[in-house]
Amino acid sequence: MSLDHASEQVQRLSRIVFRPWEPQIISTFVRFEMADRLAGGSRTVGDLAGELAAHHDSLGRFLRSCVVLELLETDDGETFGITELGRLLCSREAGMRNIVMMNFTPGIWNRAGRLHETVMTGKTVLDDKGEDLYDYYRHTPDERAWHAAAMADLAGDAGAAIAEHHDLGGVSTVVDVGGSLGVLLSSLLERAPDVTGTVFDLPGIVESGREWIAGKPVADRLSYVGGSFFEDVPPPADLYLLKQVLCDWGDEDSARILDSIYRGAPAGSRLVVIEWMRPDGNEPSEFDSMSLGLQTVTGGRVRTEREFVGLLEGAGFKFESTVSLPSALLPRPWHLIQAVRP
Ligand SMILES: Nc1ncnc2c1ncn2[C@@H]1O[C@H](CSCC[C@H]([NH3+])C(=O)O)[C@@H](O)[C@H]1O
Repeated sequence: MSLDHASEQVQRLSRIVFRPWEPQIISTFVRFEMADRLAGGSRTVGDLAGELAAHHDSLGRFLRSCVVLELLETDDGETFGITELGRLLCSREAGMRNIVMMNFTPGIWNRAGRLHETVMTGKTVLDDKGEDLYDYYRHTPDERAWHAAAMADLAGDAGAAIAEHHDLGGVSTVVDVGGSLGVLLSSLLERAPDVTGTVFDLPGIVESGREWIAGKPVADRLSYVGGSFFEDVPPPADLYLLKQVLCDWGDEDSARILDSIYRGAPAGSRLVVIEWMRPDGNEPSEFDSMSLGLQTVTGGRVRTEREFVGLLEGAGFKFESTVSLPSALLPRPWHLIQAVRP
């Protein structure tokens, strides 16, 4: 190996090794609402430090780091303006801002730092109190709210795609299991005036959902039931939605969730599982790190179609078909894995 080649490799590695700071720069950018603060034009370090009551030199270093990440721009290292990329993180934009805060705040971030344990055990990491992520969110309302907001953005994105492409003909009741605030369901109900819906989720989330729906056009057709899909059976419906829930759980827990839906589901009712899906086989892909990350943080994974079909049929559902729909937010499609309760 030539010296030049060796030092090139060291540089490549060095870029990877120092990358862990980048998510923290980005989440600090969101936490300080930097995109909103700079929306009206460029500002100096001193001005921003005064407004935030922040440490002047450290804030200057932080702002210059944002320039390297192309969130901000500067001519002199003292006055900073927002870039097109940075603007995507302002409070009016759906999507990335909430996903940043969900992923890079302690609940998920601290667990991610223990990924090696999952590689050793194949199990999710529990924190010092023995809690999993959703136990932890019960007493960290700020982080729970960021998580719900991120899921709401993703649900809005999937909801728009589903409403455009999915036929709700013949359906009069829909239950969204693990439906969070109710964003997906309300976007479907808006386009189906004769349909009523119920969100089934943990009691704390359901409480926030009731606040979220108040005053919205479909509020009188959307109800909330609090409970756990490990102990309670979701109410009967013609159609069940299960979006980005199974990706949080291993096969045994996923089977329990599907079994609880199955037990309450009338014969002939439909179940649509909405997830990201990885291809069959062992071709390395972005889904490998996402899957391992999910496994570390929640015990779940990104599955293949064959794995979903195995879970559904194991629980007694009859698999019908998989449809993929484009996402407007992320560079990967949504998959709708459709099944019937015989
Ligand atoms: N034991 C449980 N019973 C019911 N819901 C749960 C349970 N554990 C986690 N959840 C919910 O599962 C959801 C996973 S996040 C997915 C939220 C929503 N389906 C969407 O795609 O936007 C969260 O809303 C959690 O509160």
